[in-house]
Amino acid sequence: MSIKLYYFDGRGLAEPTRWILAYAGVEFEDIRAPLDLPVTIPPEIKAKCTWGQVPLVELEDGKKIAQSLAITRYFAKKHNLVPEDLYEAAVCDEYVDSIREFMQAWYVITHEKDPEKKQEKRQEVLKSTKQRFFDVFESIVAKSSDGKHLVGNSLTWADIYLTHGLNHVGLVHEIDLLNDYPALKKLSENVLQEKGIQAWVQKRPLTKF
Ligand SMILES: N[C@@H](CCC(=O)N[C@@H](CS)C(=O)NCC(=O)O)C(=O)O
Repeated sequence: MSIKLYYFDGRGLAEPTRWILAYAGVEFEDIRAPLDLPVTIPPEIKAKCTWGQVPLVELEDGKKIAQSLAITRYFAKKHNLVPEDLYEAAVCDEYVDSIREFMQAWYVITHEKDPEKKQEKRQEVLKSTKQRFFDVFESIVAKSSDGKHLVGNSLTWADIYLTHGLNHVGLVHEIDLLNDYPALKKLSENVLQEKGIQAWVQKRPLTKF
């Protein structure tokens, strides 16, 4: 049995896992429920979900993992994208948490219907996420030993998560976040040069979220 990844037909909380599996060249079944509003998990998938939500993974031996971070970290460890050094591993976790925070800040404006309010909120979120997150990440990468990784000088899941986060916010909100950030641009280009990730990004279904 191959690995089964259950999620909705979107990038959302499953995409970093898809990138890592693609990076590692692991075949998986990318099982997507329709993303119609209100979002509803089909009963046959819901019945498998330990906590009633997706993403959910079924491994080759039938064992399950739920909770997006647990799933992504499991595959990151399995494919050597988590540093062995405990401190460096914790710093990767810290960065991934921060990436999820900035993604959440952008997600909040997705459902604003009023165009004027949306534009106002967009400017607020842009300003606050630049100050709190992008400026900080830029400085971390710029000061790194090789200028293209967040932690140490080899690829970690934090680099992959950050590239996905910038790419996702850029696509959903039609904004080029990398214009002002040369170090983040270099880091992203480095991640997107990974053969498996490059192939995944080219072949993945085009979805709204
Ligand atoms: N803490 C969970 C949150 C999962 C979550 O919010 N899943 C949403 C989709 S993004 C879901 O399953 N929604 C449908 C439902 O709750 O019935 C994780 O990180 O995996």
